[in-house]
Amino acid sequence: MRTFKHLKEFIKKNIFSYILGIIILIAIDVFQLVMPKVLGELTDAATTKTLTSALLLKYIGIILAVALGIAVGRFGWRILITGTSRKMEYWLRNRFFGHLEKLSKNYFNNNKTGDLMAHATNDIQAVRMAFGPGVVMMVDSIVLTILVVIRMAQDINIKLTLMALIPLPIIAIMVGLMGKEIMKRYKNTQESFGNLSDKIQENISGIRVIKSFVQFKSQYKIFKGANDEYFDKYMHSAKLFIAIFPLVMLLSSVSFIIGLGYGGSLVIEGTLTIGELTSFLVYLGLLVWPMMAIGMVINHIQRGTASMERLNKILNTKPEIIDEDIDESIKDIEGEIEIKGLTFNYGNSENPALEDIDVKIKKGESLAIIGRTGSGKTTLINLLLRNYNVDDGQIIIDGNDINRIPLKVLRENIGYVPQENFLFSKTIRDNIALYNNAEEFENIEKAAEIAEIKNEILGLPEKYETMLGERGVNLSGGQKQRTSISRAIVKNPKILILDDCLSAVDTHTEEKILSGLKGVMKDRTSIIISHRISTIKDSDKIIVLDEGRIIQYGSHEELLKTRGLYREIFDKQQLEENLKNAE
Ligand SMILES: Nc1ncnc2c1ncn2[C@@H]1O[C@H](COP(=O)(O)OP(=O)(O)OP(=O)(O)O)[C@@H](O)[C@H]1O
Repeated sequence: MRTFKHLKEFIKKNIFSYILGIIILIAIDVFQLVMPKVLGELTDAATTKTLTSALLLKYIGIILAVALGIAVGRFGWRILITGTSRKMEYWLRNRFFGHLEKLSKNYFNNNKTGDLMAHATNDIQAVRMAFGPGVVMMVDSIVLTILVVIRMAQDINIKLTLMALIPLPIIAIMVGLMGKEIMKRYKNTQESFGNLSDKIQENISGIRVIKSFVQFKSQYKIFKGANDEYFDKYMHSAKLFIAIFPLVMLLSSVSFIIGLGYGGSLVIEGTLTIGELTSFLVYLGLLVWPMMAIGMVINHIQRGTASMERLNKILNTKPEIIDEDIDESIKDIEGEIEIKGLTFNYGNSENPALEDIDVKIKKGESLAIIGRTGSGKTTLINLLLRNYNVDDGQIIIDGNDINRIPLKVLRENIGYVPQENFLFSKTIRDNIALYNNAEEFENIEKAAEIAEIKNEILGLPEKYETMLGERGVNLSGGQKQRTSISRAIVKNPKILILDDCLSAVDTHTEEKILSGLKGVMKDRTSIIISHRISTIKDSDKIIVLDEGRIIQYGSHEELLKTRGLYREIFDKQQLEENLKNAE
């Protein structure tokens, strides 16, 4: 039961629906027992010529009433048990998604999207099947088997009953043995389904690159490989659970043959009436369903358990970045940042991504970071956003260690424009007003104006209400960047971070955006990462990173005066500019 501990809360709330559903299910099973008895009596009355029209009408009435009762009852348990299992699926999916949202960036670095999607669909569905059809079949098959066997033994003949039931334990043992293997094979199937989902997700997201690099054939081959693997594993698993059904049917036919053979001989002997034999055979017929159901129950329960175990791996993962030892009294951020002796390693690389970083930014100052690719610029921002925990050293904001600031307060006060922007398939307005959906239109428009995207938005067919395609496919690279910038500006943050997010706009537009930002960021802290000197030259302070270390520090003018990487980059960019102008 530990496997299902994450469902405890749901089961507790819905236990009465299950109990009532099970009671109805049992009542139907009792009702079903009336049929063989009535048929037996009817046969005996017919063979002994005692059947009258009134008696016939009575039996027909009973059969009708029973059929009606069963129909109403089935409707009831379907609503109560199947309906509740659907609610469970809904509840579990919400819980699963809510948990995923809490997990850290690192978790998503190490787990594939497609695999997580497979958990959210197939595995959750398998758990629902265990708690819907699985429960129904289990209760139904156990109760009906017990009731029918008691009836057969009591009303008809114990010896005949025992003889006819010889195949039952064989079925139980067989199904039990197969169950374990089914679970093992099913887990493998689900793993390869995760891999397949991942390939689909990756190929659809990367379709533009696949097309431009003419990679259809090789990608198709990779996809086909994953699809083949899933198919083979599914078939391997299916062979087993499909085999259960005919095997159970075969063994139940053996029961029938024993019943007919031995029961027939008892009729010949005169120890059993034809009516009793008829009843007995109808009772045996009632046992076919539970026997079949046993196979399916095992299948549903094993699959549900295996899927829940897969889900548990995720649900039991503790979020790495949590509010621990925080100072609840911190409700806001002013924007003073101090980084002391900061060293950070991603854990899987030999050299640290950042080493011994010391920087201080006063409230309202602007800091620029420049450096070769891979020098640690984004890593520093990731740490400021607490996407990762600080290994060594300290980040202090307004005099408080970053770990003391509630995550919500920290992130609410930072406006971050990532290097790789991400737009949702919503309207432009909703994309800009992501932080506060109820943001006043005036502010949205102002932010778009500062980010130099307003005129282009007004040129779109539906203006701010234009729906964006997936990840904003219907916008240009520069438009996407500027929409992301508007999103950070409208948040009105105390700290604004632009991570190389002006690379796709021309220098003229860039200048306009930067001068617009100056007004907004007056008295607020800003950090700009860029490879272009033109973007950062007006910043109060500039740090030059190289292989995770600060190698130069100062203002643009100060840095130009000294020989070093900054000057090198500047000279190179000047030369490029001059060459461009000369063309
Ligand atoms: N999730 C990660 N896991 C392991 N190593 C990483 C991860 N992210 C970045 N790195 C490594 O850390 C180093 C610094 O990366 P970072 O992204 O901070 O560089 P950057 O200066 O922002 O580069 P760029 O200018 O290309 O954006 C690089 O060597 C990179 O390979």
